[in-house]
Amino acid sequence: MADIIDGKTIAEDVIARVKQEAATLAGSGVKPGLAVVIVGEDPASQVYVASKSRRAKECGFHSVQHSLPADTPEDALVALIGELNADPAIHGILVQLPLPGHIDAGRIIQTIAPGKDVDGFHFINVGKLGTGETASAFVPCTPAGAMLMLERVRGRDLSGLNAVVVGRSNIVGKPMANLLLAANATVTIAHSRTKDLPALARTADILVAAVGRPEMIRGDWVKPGATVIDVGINRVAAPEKGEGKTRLVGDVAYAEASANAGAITPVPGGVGPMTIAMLMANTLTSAFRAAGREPPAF
Ligand SMILES: Nc1nc(=O)c2c([nH]1)NC[C@@H]1CN(c3ccc(C(=O)N[C@@H](CCC(=O)O)C(=O)O)cc3)C=[N+]21
Repeated sequence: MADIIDGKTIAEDVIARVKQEAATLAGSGVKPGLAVVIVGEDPASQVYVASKSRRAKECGFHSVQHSLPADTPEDALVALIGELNADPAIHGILVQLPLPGHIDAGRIIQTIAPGKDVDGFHFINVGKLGTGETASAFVPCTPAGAMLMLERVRGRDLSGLNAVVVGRSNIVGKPMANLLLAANATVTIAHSRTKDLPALARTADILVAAVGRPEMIRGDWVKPGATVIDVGINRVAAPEKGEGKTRLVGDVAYAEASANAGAITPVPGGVGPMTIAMLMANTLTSAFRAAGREPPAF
């Protein structure tokens, strides 16, 4: 049976470090500030945003949340971001995605000052990650968290290991592939058009699932001893728990996969909590830079 890579515990370690480092920054007269912006009333988004704000307060940050109605005009959101960009008390800005359909999410992301883009989605940060300029970039929180989990099992140098990333999104698949490459892994990005995905997956020493399809990756796709990182968080019906009940599952069929894997991340309690922890780490990093101090490494 596979070892379980416990995201909750690792996330608590990261949060404890952030809290401690934030306290040392107070000596420089800087308190990390995080602004979270949510447009509309999607219940899942509200839960995530609430836990981001709660964690920020727990870290001793200045935490502000802007909840805007679903019909907010795009220009009003652009104006709010402009104010946050100019506010010296704010070091990190996160605009919760997805945005309502009438708003151009691409334009919104490019409006955030790259130095406050703690999601790492701005072209400047994407380009820095792609060219290895990570000392001054923000790395997207989910892949950054996944790399810390991987490090617990495989260390920081992935030389000689085959990594297969299933999913090519800008927020997970592509940055994850870049981070794996920077750690010397041999990286393949697979997606819905990939031929014989199960066979390709079986070549992976490190298998990252980021497709958003519940339990798509089966046990027999997993090479014996592989490390499996499940980024998917899918809410599915759970009639066994009662009518109308739901549960969370990943993109990996967990029970099957853990029979083959050497180590695996669970859902819930895996990459999800790490994502929030890395958001705190990125905000701390931004505040250190604003104070002209070298940020701690995570
Ligand atoms: N600009 C932006 N940045 C994001 O980072 C971002 C976003 N938009 N939009 C939505 C996704 C999703 N996301 C999650 C974070 C934590 C959990 C998490 O902590 N999940 C818990 C379970 C939570 C539950 O019970 O629903 C777990 O996996 O254990 C999940 C999902 C961040 N996202």
